Amino acid sequence: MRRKLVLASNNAGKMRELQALISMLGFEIVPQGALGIPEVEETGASFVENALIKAYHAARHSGLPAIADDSGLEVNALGGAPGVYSARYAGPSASDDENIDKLLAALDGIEPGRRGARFRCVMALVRDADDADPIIAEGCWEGRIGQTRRGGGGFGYDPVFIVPETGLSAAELSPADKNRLSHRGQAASILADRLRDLLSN
Ligand SMILES: O=c1nc[nH]c2c1ncn2[C@H]1C[C@H](O)[C@@H](COP(=O)(O)OP(=O)(O)OP(=O)(O)O)O1
Ligand SMILES: [Mg+2]
Repeated sequence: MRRKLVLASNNAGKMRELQALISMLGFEIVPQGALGIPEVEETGASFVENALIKAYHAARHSGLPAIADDSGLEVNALGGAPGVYSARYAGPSASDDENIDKLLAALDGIEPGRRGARFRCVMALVRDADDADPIIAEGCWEGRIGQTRRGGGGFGYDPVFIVPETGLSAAELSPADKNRLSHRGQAASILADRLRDLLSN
């Protein structure tokens, strides 16, 4: 029987990507919602803090190892906002659409050359609720914010995040291409390497 790993997220788009990315870890992946684990408040001031809060919360409630992802968008012209507040940019229960509307309004009139941005992702894996040595891995994806929405894939800010190498929005990439390039894909591959090292030593 494969060992279980709780996925400490309630974001369906993120979980779809993570399922594909961490399938190679060899765990049976259980979304925290399937165990009735309640959402925790993300009170941290950084991606690392919030990733750890979510992972420890899920491990405490399940008695199983847990993995969490805290991520967000940093926009140069906005001094790095919305950052850790990306999910709540347009309000406490804002939809992706409302967040994008607010972002496009905030950047109204700003020329293409000054619309640089990056997605950041921090993934944390804890073996149990008392794990004093969690595995933490980060990824960063540079791009820029487009003037309008493009594409129907992905989630969150993907329709307005333009990927430099392709000129496409992240929502126009295939799921495999996005995972190959993205902040989340980078973090997952670093985390997988760390885990392999630990298990072989
Ligand atoms: O690849 C991405 N493509 C588009 N948008 C993205 C991406 N990665 C993060 N984002 C945005 C979505 C959300 O506005 C925020 C994450 O917030 P974050 O708290 O980490 O996730 P969440 O609250 O949606 O789900 P949960 O905490 O249950 O995992 O950054
Ligand atoms: Mg969240």
